[in-house]
Amino acid sequence: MTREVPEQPVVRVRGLRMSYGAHEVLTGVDFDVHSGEVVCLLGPNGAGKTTTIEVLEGFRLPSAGDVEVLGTDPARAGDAWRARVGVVLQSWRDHGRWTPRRLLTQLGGFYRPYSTSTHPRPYDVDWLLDTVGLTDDADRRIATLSGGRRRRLDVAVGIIGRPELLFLDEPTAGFDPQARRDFHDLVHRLSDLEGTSILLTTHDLAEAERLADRILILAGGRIVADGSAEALTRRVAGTSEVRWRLHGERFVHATDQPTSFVRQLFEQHGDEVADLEVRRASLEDTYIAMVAQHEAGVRPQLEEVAR
Ligand SMILES: Nc1ncnc2c1ncn2[C@@H]1O[C@H](COP(=O)(O)OP(=O)(O)OP(=O)(O)O)[C@@H](O)[C@H]1O
Repeated sequence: MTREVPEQPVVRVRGLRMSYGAHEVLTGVDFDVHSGEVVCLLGPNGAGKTTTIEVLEGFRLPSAGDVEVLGTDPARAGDAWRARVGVVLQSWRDHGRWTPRRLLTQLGGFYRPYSTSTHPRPYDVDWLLDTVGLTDDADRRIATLSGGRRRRLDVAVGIIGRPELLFLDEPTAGFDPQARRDFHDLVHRLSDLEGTSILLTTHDLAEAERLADRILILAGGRIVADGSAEALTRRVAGTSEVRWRLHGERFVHATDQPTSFVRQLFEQHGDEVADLEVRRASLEDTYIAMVAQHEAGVRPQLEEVAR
């Protein structure tokens, strides 16, 4: 029997610490991102999400700890490594007189030397403009684009080189609902069809729930939860709420086993059960509970909330 060799994670972080002067922001961060995963990093304002991402991008030197991204220490990585990593920064402010088509064509040229037969780079500019929904604005000056359209361009700039690993820091801030939905489709497309590994930060918990294979919650300088949205929700908020109506009267019952409870309910009352509703605790309930637990000084057991 052959034993599967576990694949190297695309991101490996151990004991990451970061201080700005006397202010200790990260006090020992540990996590992995595996190939093809979409991982969401959540945490309150000032928790250190951007700091963590900037360390992984090689833009910031950590105070201590071991960090490997695509098998390399980002602080020592060269252009060949950078060509494999996509970064969506806060907002593209330069080149206001250029058009999206010209900018993407120019930036794409940087990646061409790193193209291989198995991984051609960059993406075709017309395909990318269409994919991020900028075809109609392709030849307008960037300075005249609306904020949301500019953000779409930021995303295009981040992925033009067909990255194996993509970092997105609050990518949908300022998006209208349609742009947000289009962006979610794009993330699924990159992950499912292109195999791109993605690490993103967001304050939108519905977005995290929708996109993430795995969620990390950063609070008090550490990762306090690591698991799928479902696993985190089950562990922290525990119960589901079952509501139904019987002979005109309303009932509510909290249970850890909604499926067997509902089965019993039907065994007992059959079709007389009306308006049945099962509500699981949401990721938002979980997130707020976990951050509150942390702030109250209760450290959750990480191994218990893992997938
Ligand atoms: N260059 C810097 N010099 C000093 N302090 C900094 C610097 N950059 C960030 N900080 C501080 O580090 C802490 C973490 O900041 P960071 O931007 O990483 O948090 P965040 O989790 O991304 O926050 P938000 O959700 O508000 O974007 C904050 O208290 C911030 O003020």
